[in-house]
Amino acid sequence: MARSPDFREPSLPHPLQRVLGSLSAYRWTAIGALFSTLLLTAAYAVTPQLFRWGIDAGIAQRNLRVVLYSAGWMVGAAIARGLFNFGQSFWAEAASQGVAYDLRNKIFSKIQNLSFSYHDQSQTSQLLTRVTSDIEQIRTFLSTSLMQVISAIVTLVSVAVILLLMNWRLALITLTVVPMAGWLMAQFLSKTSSLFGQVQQQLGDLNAVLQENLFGVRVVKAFVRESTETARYTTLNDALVKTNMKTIRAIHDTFPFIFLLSNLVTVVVVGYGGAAVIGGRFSIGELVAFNSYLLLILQPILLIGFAAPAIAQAAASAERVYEVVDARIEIRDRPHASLFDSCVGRITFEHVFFRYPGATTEALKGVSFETKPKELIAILGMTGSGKSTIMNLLPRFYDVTSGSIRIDGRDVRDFTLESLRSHIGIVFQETTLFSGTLYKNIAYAKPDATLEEVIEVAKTAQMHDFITSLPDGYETIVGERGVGLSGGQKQRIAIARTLLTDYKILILDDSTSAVDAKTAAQIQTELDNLMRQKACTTFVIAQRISTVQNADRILLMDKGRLVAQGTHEELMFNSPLYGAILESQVKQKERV
Ligand SMILES: Nc1ncnc2c1ncn2[C@@H]1O[C@H](COP(=O)(O)OP(=O)(O)OP(=O)(O)O)[C@@H](O)[C@H]1O
Repeated sequence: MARSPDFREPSLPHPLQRVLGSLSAYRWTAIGALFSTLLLTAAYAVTPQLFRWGIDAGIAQRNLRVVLYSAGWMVGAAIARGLFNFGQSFWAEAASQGVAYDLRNKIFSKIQNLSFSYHDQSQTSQLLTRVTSDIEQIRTFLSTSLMQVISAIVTLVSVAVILLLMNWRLALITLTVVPMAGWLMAQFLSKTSSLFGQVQQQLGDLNAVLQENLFGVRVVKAFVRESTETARYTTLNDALVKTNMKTIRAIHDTFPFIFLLSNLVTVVVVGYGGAAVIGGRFSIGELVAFNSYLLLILQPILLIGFAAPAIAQAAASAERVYEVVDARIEIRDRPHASLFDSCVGRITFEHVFFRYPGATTEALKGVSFETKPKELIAILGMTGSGKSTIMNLLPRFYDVTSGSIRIDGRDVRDFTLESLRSHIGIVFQETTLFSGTLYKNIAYAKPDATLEEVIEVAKTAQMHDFITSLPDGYETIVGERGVGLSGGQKQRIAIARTLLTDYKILILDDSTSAVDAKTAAQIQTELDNLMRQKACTTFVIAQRISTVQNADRILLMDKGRLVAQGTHEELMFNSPLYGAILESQVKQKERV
């Protein structure tokens, strides 16, 4: 994912620290989990002492009562362990689910608010991986690894103290295993930590190919590229498995040594401790308890070992999640921004220059024009000449690089984004529909619209007859991205959707390009009246001469510059480029 539009304040704490901080919203649940962990550790630590008591004061003294008591207490300790184990995992899971829920919402609303420039430079699949897999890694860290580490540290410290109190010499020998195992773990982590970030990145890349193929399945089949695409996916899948195998290899390079250490220490305890028992300096019960503690002390080291990769993975994931959460929203309300609630129709572009983020050349070069109230402006030009770019700047999808855009004398950057965008009705060049009914798709920006209102705009968009011919009418479900509708039908739904909004300025970006000429002309006639009544200014980016001829004024774009403007007749007379474009279209029409 490109990183240029986003940045993280250097003063921000480490991402994992921030994840821990977000637990504060679930502090009582987290405290419940912590408390259960401490009690669980205590229940584990007390068991060897019960053994010692049962052997020394019970078996060795042939006192059956003590043996039975110690056995009874051991059962009690086992039940307590079960209960505290349940409490620990239940509460830890609940807190982690809460944090994941908050993070998912946070990242989703951030994605909604990020500027177009961020989305231009980021890969959708990487964003998807961050919202799903990365947040899941963080959740697993909180519910499992964090608890493992806390319980391991508490166990390690408490058992070390108990061992030192029982027999400090033997304890010191036993505890040498801790720094040695710790060193092995540190080696393991330094080898693998970068691999975990790599795994998540590769997962994102793999998702990218999957997503492209799902979206472009028709293109893939039409060009018979199935095997190439499969090979592309397999190559990335291989790379992911290779990186995963590297981490697994590192685990196998480390853990056998830790087990070897533990076995060596057991030998020492049995040898040295056995001699101490024979010498009368140590009881058998103490030796058995000591050996049990030895297992208890190795367990936390292994737990930390198992948790460490997950923690490294969660740290990498947290970094990736907070990268999006902290990404700068480039286009936002200025302080004291005012509401855009009325429009006379004087839109001014003054010496506007614009360069897309990351682009090497300017898409607009010193564009200046001013509209009059109620004007219908057509924007014409060769492909890539900057027509859509002009219209991207008015609702502030991007801000001008220099120059200014004003509506009735006020800079668009002085309006709140919400009021500005909700009063600019746009029909985009590419139509996006959502899975759901046709009614819901048309009423997307006005969910409380009545059926009559929806029907009215559908009629204007020449879609009503088609919709009523369907068995379920307006309740017909359209598939993902409008599957089941033709390109022209989708465009007409998009027009209807925009007409239902509370627009004051209307922008139609090549919005009837996929509609047949006859229907487009019908839409045009319907729209003409509407545009002049309801909108204070209308912009139509169009290729068809009919649309251009209807316009009050035509802006002619060429390579980012506004090269001519005027009515159809004026431009025919004045502009060789306009003449050339018209001529090519007439020829094209004749050929058709
Ligand atoms: N998101 C973007 N990032 C970088 N460059 C872009 C981006 N969008 C457009 N451009 C570039 O800006 C220039 C103007 O593009 P624009 O989409 O405004 O052209 P257009 O006149 O609307 O073209 P068309 O008729 O093909 O839709 C083109 O050179 C294009 O490559």
